[in-house]
Amino acid sequence: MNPSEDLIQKCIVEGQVKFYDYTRFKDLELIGEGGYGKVYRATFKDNEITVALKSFKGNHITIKEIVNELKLHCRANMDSNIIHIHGVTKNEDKQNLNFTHYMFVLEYADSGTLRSYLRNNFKNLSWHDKINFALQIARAIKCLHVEGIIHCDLHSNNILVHQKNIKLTDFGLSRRLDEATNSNQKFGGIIPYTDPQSFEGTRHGKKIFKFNKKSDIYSIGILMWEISSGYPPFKDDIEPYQLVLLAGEIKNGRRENHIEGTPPAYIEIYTDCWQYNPDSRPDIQQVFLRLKDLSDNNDHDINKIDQCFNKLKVHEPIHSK
Ligand SMILES: Nc1ncnc2c1ncn2[C@@H]1O[C@H](COP(=O)(O)OP(=O)(O)OP(=O)(O)O)[C@@H](O)[C@H]1O
Repeated sequence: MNPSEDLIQKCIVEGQVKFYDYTRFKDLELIGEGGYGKVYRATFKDNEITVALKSFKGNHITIKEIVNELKLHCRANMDSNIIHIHGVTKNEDKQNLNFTHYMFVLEYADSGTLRSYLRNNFKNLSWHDKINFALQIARAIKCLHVEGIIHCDLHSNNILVHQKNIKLTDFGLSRRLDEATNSNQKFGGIIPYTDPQSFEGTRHGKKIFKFNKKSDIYSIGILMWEISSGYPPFKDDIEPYQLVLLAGEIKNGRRENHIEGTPPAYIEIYTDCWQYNPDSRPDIQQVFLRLKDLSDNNDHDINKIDQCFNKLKVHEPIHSK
């Protein structure tokens, strides 16, 4: 057994994570591939439940990070807006004795990522649905922050949708793996969601910024805007050659334009979240309560906005404050 497997084995032995024999799964079908492995849809034979099996490739360092995140994921396993981790399994290829592959056994989300969901379903979403998505993201992050976990990598491809409900996934994992693998390409796509405080330079050769809870709040602001528009922020500016420029502009205050028809209270929440100064951003409890208030008490107003915009069916940008 190699040292990486040792670490995972230790988690299993210590009861931190449940182990499922690989033979208990059937009908594996590849459904996605991320920076560090493949994702399969599979059926758990015992009860015919559909699950997602997520494999990992990587060296000892990345496996160490995966084990840390595995422990974090197990700690935040109680919230219905966070993908549930059932445990781990191990695919042992009998033909190739060098090949052993641990996989996470995860709750399966049936509607893809939030980004693809918005792309395919935006026209049919009411403001009530959109506020509910934002509220569910806030609820998931609230659960992490209460546990002392910072996601650090919130964007619409790390959020899944299941039966019109938000399912947060990959918390903290991708960012740490990116650092370990030095992948700048993926970082490009997430620049618009990243706390612009992190774009500050280095002092005495050291990066002075540390991601913190307010960094997640910044990302929630951007995600709320994306939910209001149906498409990712600065989608035309994320070519590699534009990235440095874009990061500088965001640091200097550039933000997306508001979408016409967005409830003013919703705009107020996300503009507070995407403030440059972290002290001016609300904490997650405040974001959650403000969204809950909007969802609970403003049904009437929101319905009026929905009716009005369903007639017009326009989503033109208007200028930011
Ligand atoms: N629990 C799940 N249920 C359903 N589909 C999933 C699940 N987890 C991942 N997927 C699908 O697999 C794809 C790849 O997921 P994965 O988390 O490996 O990569 P990523 O988030 O795109 O990239 P990275 O992990 O490098 O940040 C996702 O885009 C999603 O479509």
